[in-house]
Amino acid sequence: MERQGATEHVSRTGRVITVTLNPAVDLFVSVKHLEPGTLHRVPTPLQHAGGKGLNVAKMLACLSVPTVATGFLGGRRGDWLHEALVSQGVESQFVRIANESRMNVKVIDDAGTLTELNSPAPAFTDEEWHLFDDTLRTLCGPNSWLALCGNLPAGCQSHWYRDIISWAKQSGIKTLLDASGVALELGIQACPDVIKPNQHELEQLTGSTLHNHEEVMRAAAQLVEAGVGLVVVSLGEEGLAAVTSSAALHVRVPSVPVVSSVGAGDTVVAGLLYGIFHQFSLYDTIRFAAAAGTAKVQKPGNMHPSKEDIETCLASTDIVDWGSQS
Ligand SMILES: Nc1ncnc2c1ncn2[C@@H]1O[C@H](COP(=O)(O)OP(=O)(O)OP(=O)(O)O)[C@@H](O)[C@H]1O
Ligand SMILES: O=P(O)(O)OC[C@@]1(O)O[C@H](CO)[C@@H](O)[C@@H]1O
Repeated sequence: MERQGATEHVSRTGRVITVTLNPAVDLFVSVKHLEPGTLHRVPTPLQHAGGKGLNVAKMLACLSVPTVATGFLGGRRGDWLHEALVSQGVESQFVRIANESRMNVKVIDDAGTLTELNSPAPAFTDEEWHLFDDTLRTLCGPNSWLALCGNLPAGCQSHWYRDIISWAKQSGIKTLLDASGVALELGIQACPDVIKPNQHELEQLTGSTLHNHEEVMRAAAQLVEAGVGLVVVSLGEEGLAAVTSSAALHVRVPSVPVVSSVGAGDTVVAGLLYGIFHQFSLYDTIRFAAAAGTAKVQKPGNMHPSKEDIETCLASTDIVDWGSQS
């Protein structure tokens, strides 16, 4: 089969703008075994900058892709998140809000079981929202890629992703949407260039349980028919599936010890944008993205892998070609 680019007509010069409306200080706590109702004395927790778009931005900066991160930050935690991003080479252009950014607690036990305690978004005012909306539109130039990551917080209209994707299309800006539920459903109506649901999110979207890879491919193909350019479904240890109007591919990944899966999907998103930025073929883009996810799960907290870690995993990935699903 002829190899196509991951997406068409992308200039190498564009930068990536990641949107995270609800960033978080992620606190990782290790326990031998989590026993509700008892005292746990734990090793010093790890504290990492988190929130889906922040994780994407950190990985991209490590891969030397010019990246700007925007969204809302507030209070002391907001200051800390800004500093963490800057120190990792991300241009941080967040709108400051009066309320404190959240903290999410992740508990991982010795068996690798993850328990997540994620807080709601701090409230923001209409004025803060308008400032953000203006900032975002100013940051996006022609040929840039807009990565819309995570769910929409309370106070934000559920069709905002749809509206901003429509605006981006008219402005020559490419879009990647990584969300779930209604935000994803409505966002898809504006036909983003790329979406990256996991299997559960795809099942929610289609309203049906997907029992095997064939059903995943078919469900992804329906979204392509509805107007999405590239649908990448992350499948955990089973790698990922990627469907366009002319290709249906499954990337298989090696079996590895999982230290922390937090941010694995975000690392896949960063891997996709890396391939697109360098105008890799679709094959190479999705292989790199899958390898990035697999390299990530071997890192603690939501620490991203290095390019070398990804390249090590890349050597053990392979692709199964399902042929066109259309
Ligand atoms: N157990 C595993 N072994 C090897 N690779 C894995 C494993 N789990 C995840 N991965 C890699 O990470 C990628 C993303 O994982 P997953 O499908 O769990 O993402 P996700 O559900 O979107 O993650 P999250 O929302 O937690 O960030 C997979 O496509 C795969 O490449
Ligand atoms: O509460 P949300 O917005 O759904 O998810 C937030 C979050 O769990 O997602 C990232 C991993 O993808 C973490 O860094 C962060 O804490």
